[in-house]
Amino acid sequence: MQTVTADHINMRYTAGKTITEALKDISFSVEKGELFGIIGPDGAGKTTLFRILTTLLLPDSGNATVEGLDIVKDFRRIRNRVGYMPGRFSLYQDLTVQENLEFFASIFNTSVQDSYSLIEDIYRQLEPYKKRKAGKLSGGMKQKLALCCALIHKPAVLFLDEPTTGVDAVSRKEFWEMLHRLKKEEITIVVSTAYMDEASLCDRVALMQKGVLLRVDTPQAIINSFGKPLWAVKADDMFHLLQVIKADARVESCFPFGQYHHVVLKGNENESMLRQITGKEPLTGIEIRTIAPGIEDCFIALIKE
Ligand SMILES: Nc1ncnc2c1ncn2[C@@H]1O[C@H](COP(=O)(O)OP(=O)(O)OP(=O)(O)O)[C@@H](O)[C@H]1O
Repeated sequence: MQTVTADHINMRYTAGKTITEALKDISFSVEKGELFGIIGPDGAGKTTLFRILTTLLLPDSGNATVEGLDIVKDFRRIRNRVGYMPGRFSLYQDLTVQENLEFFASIFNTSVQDSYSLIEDIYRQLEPYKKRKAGKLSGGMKQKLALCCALIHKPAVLFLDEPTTGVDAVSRKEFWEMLHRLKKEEITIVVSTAYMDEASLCDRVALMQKGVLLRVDTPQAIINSFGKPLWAVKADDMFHLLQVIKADARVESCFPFGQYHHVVLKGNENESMLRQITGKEPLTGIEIRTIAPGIEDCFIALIKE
């Protein structure tokens, strides 16, 4: 069963003479119980899409449904069935952990006790700080509290807009573990992120860039469709290496990735060609090896397409 559907959604913002097409003809669907990732860099349109799906913003054109309900006609019913954790910190900084939870519970005419079984795992980590003001919590703890607040009315669908942005690596890992536990409770989760490495933690992902949906599929299917050899290349002078590779007409793409540059060549060019290209200049410490592509490599390839 499809829990979220977006059908040819368009949205543009006008600010003075500047028009930004935030969403261009976006269509996709999310199955019940799926952990669905919307992956894209800043400005991709993720927040705009979330605001439309949670009925906070009307699209210029197109339709969308959540739990079979129309985002325009049935907006009130949708609001009771979804939990939304916006990108920017949404809690009341001057209220304590406990007060924030009680406040959000009261909005939905429920109580913390009513949803305790759902939030128990997360709440136990927050409990030692329950009298602390939300504004004085660490980034990871703030995210956990915001997640608890978004879950307080036992929503069927959870929309999480960049929940792990700015959160340390350990808290990020813990956050994803929490999402996998919630998935077992049959909550459909739509989560956005700019971290490409988080794609593999989702059942399916939608890759987005500048308002365009590039691809929707499982992370593995996206990786499997890469279809070209990929090389990791290194030299003592990485900036010079980047310039040399990028300047060559036989190179399809080259971008810095950690301690290496990832390189794709045009047509059927092979490694000896890459050695020729990097040997054109007096570069030292050259290392070239074939590697398996990741989601980021696929993302770059899709943008090039
Ligand atoms: N109220 C607004 N007025 C004008 N332009 C806007 C407005 N809100 C968003 N935009 C523009 O629309 C585009 C999509 O923004 P959106 O916030 O949806 O993207 P995002 O993927 O969530 O990125 P970010 O993480 O930077 O918020 C961006 O170019 C942004 O500058």
